[in-house]
Amino acid sequence: MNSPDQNPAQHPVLIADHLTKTYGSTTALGGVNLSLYAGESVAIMGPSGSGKTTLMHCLSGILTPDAGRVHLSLPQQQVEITSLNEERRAQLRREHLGFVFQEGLLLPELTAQENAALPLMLSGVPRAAAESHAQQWLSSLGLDGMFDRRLGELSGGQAQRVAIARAQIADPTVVFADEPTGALDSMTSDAVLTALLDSTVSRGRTLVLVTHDPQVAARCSRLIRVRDGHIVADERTHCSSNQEVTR
Ligand SMILES: Nc1ncnc2c1ncn2[C@@H]1O[C@H](COP(=O)(O)OP(=O)(O)OP(=O)(O)O)[C@@H](O)[C@H]1O
Repeated sequence: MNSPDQNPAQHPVLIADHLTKTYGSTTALGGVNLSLYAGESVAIMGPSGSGKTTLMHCLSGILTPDAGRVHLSLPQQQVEITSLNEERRAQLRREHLGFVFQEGLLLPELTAQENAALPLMLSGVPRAAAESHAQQWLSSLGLDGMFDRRLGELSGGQAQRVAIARAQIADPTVVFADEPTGALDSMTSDAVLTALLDSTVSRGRTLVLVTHDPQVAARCSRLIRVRDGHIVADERTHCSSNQEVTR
């Protein structure tokens, strides 16, 4: 399958070439081709067990596919993620990719600012500089006054904003989110999604999110439907300036 029409001057940020992944007799991914572009928000939807998470994990280097390649275009370098060993993939994820999961996965013993600063500190940035940067992100996400709170002292929506700050702090090229609003009520979900979109696509970055929620998908610029390990639809939504799909 080809990608939807895109400005020909724009190069893809992430290219998946014939990704295949099987578990025993289960084909989780059956040869997926996909190109993602800067400034896109891409919702991946599909029935339970259709391969959404496997696709996202292969795109982000969490999982290695059995066959196929994933190519990431960074500002200063081109990387074939699938050719890297586990250590290099972990480094790549830390430095160039962001992750937001349904439950945030904050470390409960750390404060909001320590959680948000963690990726920079793991990459060797001194603590004071990392925490100062974390404070800027937390402020921009509406968390002034909450820098020293721990997970138990934050609401679900606030905790997800800390998770967004942590995902964004290293200025990743692509942010991956797995049901980022799945545990939130609809108003909080809407606000967190706005924060996620503002902090990614509004800055020319790419957001890829797995969701079961049509309202969440409707706010993304592109909707990819997966079934039985294959992409069965790939379309621009009304949130996109482009409308169509070419396959
Ligand atoms: N570690 C694993 N071992 C065995 N089978 C697996 C494993 N991970 C995924 N699968 C299988 O691969 C298929 C795709 O799984 P995946 O988690 O990607 O689906 P999904 O669309 O994300 O599902 P859900 O919406 O329920 O999270 C499913 O049939 C699943 O049972």
